[in-house]
Amino acid sequence: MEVGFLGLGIMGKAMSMNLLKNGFKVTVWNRTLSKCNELVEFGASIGETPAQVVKKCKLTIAMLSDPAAALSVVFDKDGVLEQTGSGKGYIDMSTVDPETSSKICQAITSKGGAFLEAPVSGSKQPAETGQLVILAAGDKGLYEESIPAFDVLGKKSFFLGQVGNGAKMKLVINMIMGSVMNAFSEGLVLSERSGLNPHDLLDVLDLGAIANPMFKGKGPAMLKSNYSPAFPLKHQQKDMRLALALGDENAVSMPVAAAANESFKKARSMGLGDLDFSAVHEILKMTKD
Ligand SMILES: NC(=O)C1=CN([C@@H]2O[C@H](COP(=O)(O)OP(=O)(O)OC[C@H]3O[C@@H](n4cnc5c(N)ncnc54)[C@H](OP(=O)(O)O)[C@@H]3O)[C@@H](O)[C@H]2O)C=CC1
Ligand SMILES: O=CCCC(=O)O
Repeated sequence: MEVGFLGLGIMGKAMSMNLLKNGFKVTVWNRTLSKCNELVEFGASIGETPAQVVKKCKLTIAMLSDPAAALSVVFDKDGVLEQTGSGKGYIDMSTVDPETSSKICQAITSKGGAFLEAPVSGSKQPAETGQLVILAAGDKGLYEESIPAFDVLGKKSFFLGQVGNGAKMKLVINMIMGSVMNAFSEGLVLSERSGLNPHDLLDVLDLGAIANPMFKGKGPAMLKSNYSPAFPLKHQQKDMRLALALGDENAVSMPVAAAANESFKKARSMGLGDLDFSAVHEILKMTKD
């Protein structure tokens, strides 16, 4: 099966590599074209523009930073829209808001193409090992056709109905994750400042009701101020912002998420946006009596 892949950042690189290793023919494009070279060494072809990739491939996947990037790749000159049409499927796996997804869906389907949004839960390592959780919504036929690719990329796929539901599910999950990261960081600071060994806190947490892979995976690195990016903080803050907008639209009060968003914004303003989202710990460590 020939698949196009647009966007070779942390996630897109790992996902397209996985498709190649599992026997898919992959044609890649990235805004910074030089990032395609590593994939070429593993057998990928390069498309010079998103339009060229769509022209060549029946199925094209995108994994882009944010709503602006997702829209630009579809609507700008040499974009997806120029070559989409009957028999072409487009799957946007980026984390965006439901409005962005709907706008893209409307444009693609009005030209006869099929559209699926399919954001993912899981980060760099699950992307490398094909253990993502895929949150798809939109064209059911395209979903079914894409299952061989989803089976390589993820450990489980959900079909959530109409376009927008995948985006909403992803934003709710990341809103919870960002809030929990802030509470976790506060706990680490509180344990240390009150005279406990924070490593003991990690051991105790890991045995109790709130044990989870995020505390276990990121806790030891946070205690060493190691924030090598798996999920960049700027993207987590984008997701908090989009989730808070969803809360506004639905009149849901979210004071915890709003406070967490403030910490992520502060971290971004201090230049920590390209580090892992756990770098919000640096902000919470700064709080004094
Ligand atoms: N990292 C993670 O753990 C996870 C991330 N996500 C989501 O997946 C998406 C990608 O994340 P990730 O790979 O970490 O992000 P990166 O920042 O590593 O990569 C972003 C990608 O988007 C491209 N891009 C940015 N702006 C534009 C633009 N205007 N036009 C075209 N391309 C653009 C970048 O191109 P260039 O190389 O030229 O800058 C790059 O390929 C995001 O929506 C994120 O929220 C979802 C689950 C987990
Ligand atoms: O959107 C990013 C999710 C990161 C994760 O699930 O660990």
